[in-house]
Amino acid sequence: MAQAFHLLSPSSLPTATITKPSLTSSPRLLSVRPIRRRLPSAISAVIVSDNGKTPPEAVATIEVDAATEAEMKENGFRSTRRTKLVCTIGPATCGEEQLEALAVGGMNVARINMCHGTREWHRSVIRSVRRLNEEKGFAVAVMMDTEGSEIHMGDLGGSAPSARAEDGEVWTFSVRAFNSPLPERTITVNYDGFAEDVKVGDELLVDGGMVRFEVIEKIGPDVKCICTDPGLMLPRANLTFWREGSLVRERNAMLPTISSKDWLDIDFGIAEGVDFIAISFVKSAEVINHLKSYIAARARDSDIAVIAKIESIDSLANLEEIIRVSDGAMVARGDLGAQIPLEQVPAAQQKIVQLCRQLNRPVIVASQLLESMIEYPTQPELKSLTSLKRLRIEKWWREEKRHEAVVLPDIASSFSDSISEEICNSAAKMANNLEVDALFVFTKSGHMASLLSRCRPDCPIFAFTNTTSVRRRLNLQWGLIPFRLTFSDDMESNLNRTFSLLKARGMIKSGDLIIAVSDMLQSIQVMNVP
Ligand SMILES: Nc1ncnc2c1ncn2[C@@H]1O[C@H](COP(=O)(O)OP(=O)(O)O)[C@@H](O)[C@H]1O
Ligand SMILES: C=C(OP(=O)(O)O)C(=O)O
Ligand SMILES: [K+]
Ligand SMILES: [Mg+2]
Repeated sequence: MAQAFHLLSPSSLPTATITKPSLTSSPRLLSVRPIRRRLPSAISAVIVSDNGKTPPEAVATIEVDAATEAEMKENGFRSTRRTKLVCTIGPATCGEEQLEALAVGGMNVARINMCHGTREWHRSVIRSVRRLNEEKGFAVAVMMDTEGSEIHMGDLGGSAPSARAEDGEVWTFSVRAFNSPLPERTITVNYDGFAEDVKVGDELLVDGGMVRFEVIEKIGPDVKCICTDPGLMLPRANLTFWREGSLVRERNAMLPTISSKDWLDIDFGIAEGVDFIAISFVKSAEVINHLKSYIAARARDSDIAVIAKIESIDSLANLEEIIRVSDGAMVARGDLGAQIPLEQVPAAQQKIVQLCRQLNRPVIVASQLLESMIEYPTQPELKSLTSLKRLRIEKWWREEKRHEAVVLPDIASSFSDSISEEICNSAAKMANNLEVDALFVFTKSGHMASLLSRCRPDCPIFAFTNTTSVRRRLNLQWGLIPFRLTFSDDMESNLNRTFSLLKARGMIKSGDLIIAVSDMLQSIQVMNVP
């Protein structure tokens, strides 16, 4: 049974997408932004420690993700994918070979979902991804996604990957702890208050309505339900209950966003040096602020980005303030579609994506991307990745010159930030008008790179940064091709060195027209590669 990946896409304009694992043993897909292609012979990467200190031999080199490099050479960089791809790793994709196949196929970020599996299993996935990066020259970032404390089913017992409920069958939803395998037609529920909160007559929705039940009887910790709409139930599927057509929000609405188990997982993520932590069922900006100060106090040397998952009614109510304090957002359509009517999800997605773009935050569209792949017979993950990689919408979007249609508000909070913002807006506009081959940005923090990405220019953005951690974080942003390179404050020499390194790698050629900006000089330069 496949798990999913998650992928993000740029056009109507997420930054990335996620694929989800399917029912067989592979992962799901979420999608993020652009795409990568075939791996050339493995490029020996210079290893830079995570604290950003560069070993002396790295000074003369430039590092770029091996799959991105291959794609640029194959397609030319104008056609390189802009939307990044986030893949959720599961049992079918955690092996070294499968992870490598995903990296070659374009995975920009590997996501682990703490809803499933053990910490040991997740640790081994993180380490395999890091090893792959070091040994094979990829730059795949790692995202840890918390479980959160909403109501969900337990595992299905034994090795059963899924269970099918048929019309008219009676199933027991229980808060008791059973030994595996479970009694027939029994589902465990993670939230102790469940049996007290539901009422006879309530409608119980699995995974936002993939399967529906009606509550017919309560016997202590057991809730008997009759199936009214048959379908497949996945382990740990989300459960909501509805009364007279409205979502019931009982005491479960008071559960903390970050549970005590989530805090342990967060400690684990910090210790393993993940690049992103995605927080499930965010309700307010406060919880994001709290987590960010927690991370700052415990992970001084690293800079873990916090992604707010928008998947509840509360998060929609506080959307703008949540996005303002987060480093990015995810439209988690699986759970969101269980909390608001399905037909409202596209409009919510559009609003979240636009707000993120305006506020300059990367945004991921997750779940229900290629749902049929869940039951696809062989290698659903790679087939999903291949389909998502094509992202025809990007080509259409460029042909239609959609980039010209969007008005971006000023977001800078200081005069110096305003200068950076104006430079990036102008450089992106010039790049479109002059039809340049690429934008170059030299950026230590990644901020100028993100401001260019926000403009969604017509050409790719080569983002040069001097630390591996910033480079990995830029992986989530639309249109950015992150390079790690040691550079100085002298733009003239940075450019000359970059040109010769990229020419030697066959990634640019004499005569290519580029626009370069940097946060050191606050200038815009237009030039042909010598
Ligand atoms: N670490 C894991 N171990 C086992 N199964 C997993 C794991 N991660 C994901 N899966 C499987 O992939 C499916 C999709 O993953 P995901 O979209 O992240 O989660 P969910 O369906 O819980 O929202 C899950 O329902 C589960 O069956
Ligand atoms: C991405 C989602 O979250 P999770 O997979 O953790 O349920 C979702 O609900 O769509
Ligand atoms: K999760
Ligand atoms: Mg969810």
